Parts: sequence; C-alpha cells; structure tokens
Amino acid sequence: MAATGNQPKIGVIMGSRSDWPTMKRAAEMLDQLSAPYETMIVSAHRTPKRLYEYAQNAKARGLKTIIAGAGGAAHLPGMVASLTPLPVIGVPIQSKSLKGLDSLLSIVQMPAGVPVATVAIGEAGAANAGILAASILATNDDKLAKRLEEWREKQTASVAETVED
Ligand SMILES: Nc1c(C(=O)O)ncn1[C@@H]1O[C@H](COP(=O)(O)O)[C@@H](O)[C@H]1O
Repeated sequence: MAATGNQPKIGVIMGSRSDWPTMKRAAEMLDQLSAPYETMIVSAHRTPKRLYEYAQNAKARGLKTIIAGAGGAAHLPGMVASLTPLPVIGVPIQSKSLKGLDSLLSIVQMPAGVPVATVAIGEAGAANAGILAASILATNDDKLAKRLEEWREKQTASVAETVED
C-alpha cells in the first residue's frame, strides 16, 4: 500500500496492477490538489478476503471516500459499495476485448440501494474520479476547497490560452 504523507482520506484501489497506468491519473490529480490518499490492489475475484477487510474497515480508518477501478467483469466497485457506507466512485478500465464497455456496464448498472458514482472509461474518467473525490472531501475542508477553486481557475485560464493561439 502506498500513502501520501498525511493521514489518507481517500482510498484509491484497483483490481490489478495492470490498472495502474489508468488509475495513476486519479493519483496525479490528488497529488496536484494535495488531497491525502492511499493506493492498494484489491480484487473481489482474486482477493475476496482482502476486499472484505478493506471495505469494512475503511471508515473506521478515517477514509472519507473510495475510488475503485476495475476492468472487464468489474465487480470491485459494487462489492466495495455493498460493504461500506462511504461514497464509492467507480472507474471503468478500458479492457482489450470490449474497449471498456464491459467494465462500464458492470460498474454503472447497480441495483437501487447500492450506489456507485461511475465516471467515464479510462484515463479521463480516472482523472475526474480524483477531482470528484477531492470535491467530496472539500465539503468539509476549506483549504482543500480553496485549492480546488484555484485549480479550476488555472484550468480555465489554460483552455482560454489555447483558444487564443
Ligand atoms: N474486474 C476485476 C476485479 C474485480 O472486479 O474484483 N479484479 C480484477 N479485475 C480486473 O481484471 C483485469 C485484468 O487483470 P490482469 O491484467 O491482472 O489479468 C483488470 O482490469 C482488473 O481490474
């Protein structure tokens, strides 16, 4: 498990190490916003005991939200959501055979009562998951809210520059 300096408030988990090139976009966003997070490989299929332990202890360990990325038969985000009261953001990893449509549908089509906030397939989705998790934390953290606001202003300015070129 990797963690930033402060007590982690966001869990960034994924079904396999092979998901990291996508999930690192979420981590990079959290780094930019100085939002404390941890990362871990957890799989509903391959490490079910670790999944139960992680999801059931997440709130007591001080996490406030969980970003879960998985590809193919992507059961991880939904299973985590079933085991914790924390908000869960699901990131569909782009799979080789079905380009991530399988991941998207298996994450987004949750039954009523067990929500997973699902973002877009792949790296853009992972980046947005980072921003979304930071926004959730920022509802209770004015300094983070300020950093988010500044980040948005910078993004707007850089887009405006591109248009003027
Ligand atoms: N969808 C899941 C789960 C799960 O949902 O528990 N565990 C692993 N996986 C996914 O399997 C894909 C292939 O994994 P490998 O590259 O390790 O074979 C990954 O995208 C992973 O998220």
